Amino acid sequence: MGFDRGGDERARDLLADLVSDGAGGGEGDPGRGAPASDGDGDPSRRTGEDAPPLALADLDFGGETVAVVGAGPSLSDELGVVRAADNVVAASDAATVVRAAGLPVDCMVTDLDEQGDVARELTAEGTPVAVHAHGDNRPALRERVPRLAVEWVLPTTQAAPAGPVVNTGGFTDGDRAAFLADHCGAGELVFAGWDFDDPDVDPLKARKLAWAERLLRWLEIRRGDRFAVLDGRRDGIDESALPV
Ligand SMILES: Nc1ncnc2c1ncn2[C@@H]1O[C@H](COP(=O)(O)OP(=O)(O)OP(=O)(O)O)[C@@H](O)[C@H]1O
Ligand SMILES: Nc1nc2c(c(=O)[nH]1)N=C(CO)CN2
Repeated sequence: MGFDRGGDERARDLLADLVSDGAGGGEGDPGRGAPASDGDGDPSRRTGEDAPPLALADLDFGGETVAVVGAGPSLSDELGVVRAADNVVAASDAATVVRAAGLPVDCMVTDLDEQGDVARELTAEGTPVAVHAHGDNRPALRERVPRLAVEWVLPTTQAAPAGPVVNTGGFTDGDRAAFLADHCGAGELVFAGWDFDDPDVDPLKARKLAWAERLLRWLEIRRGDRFAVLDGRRDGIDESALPV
């Protein structure tokens, strides 16, 4: 996409600072929420003003089915896929749609450009939110991270990991959600709310969606899997930039 690596690294370091300040803005219930949220064997770690952010070991999908939910227009018709899954990882605005349908979100993945306040609400309820730092969201990080309950924030980067900030792969919120679920022991990955050919997105978003599609193709190859969301599309995917 031509984004500047230095900007991504500065954003990563900013996010590391923000989650290490003991900011803990919310009122998370340390006993509820995430799969294996007490995966370090010490649930008390999730309490208190100076609680650390989440680490990857705190998230474990235990081989269960994970719905990776995008915010495309098809989502309202595909909520049955979400309902049937053991776990729901929602990308950005998809979290709002899932909750409005009365369905639980087990983890949200976001670069904090969503419309509402769902990231704050989720961390306040004790649900993990993977907050992504990149070169173009530093103002949003500064404004919004201090309002989150930091003990439910998993900080992520697309640069090299540093301190508490991890990189499990992916680019857009949606494909990063799939890579995170894969990294954290998901069994089957199912997809809802994915519209790669959405005519209503602007050209920048269309380019981002093309990368999301390529990266999901890479992930399915790595897993020895076939994601239904890519059926009928594989011949049109440019794999030349993928390390397969
Ligand atoms: N037609 C679509 N429009 C928007 N998002 C889609 C679409 N199809 C799939 N998605 C996935 O849903 C995710 C969440 O969508 P949303 O519109 O909330 O994106 P966003 O917050 O702008 O995401 P990003 O910052 O990653 O581009 C996207 O990151 C993308 O991976
Ligand atoms: N530097 C930079 N990185 C990103 C950006 C972006 O706009 N700028 N958008 C993303 C998904 O929307 C993911 N990563």
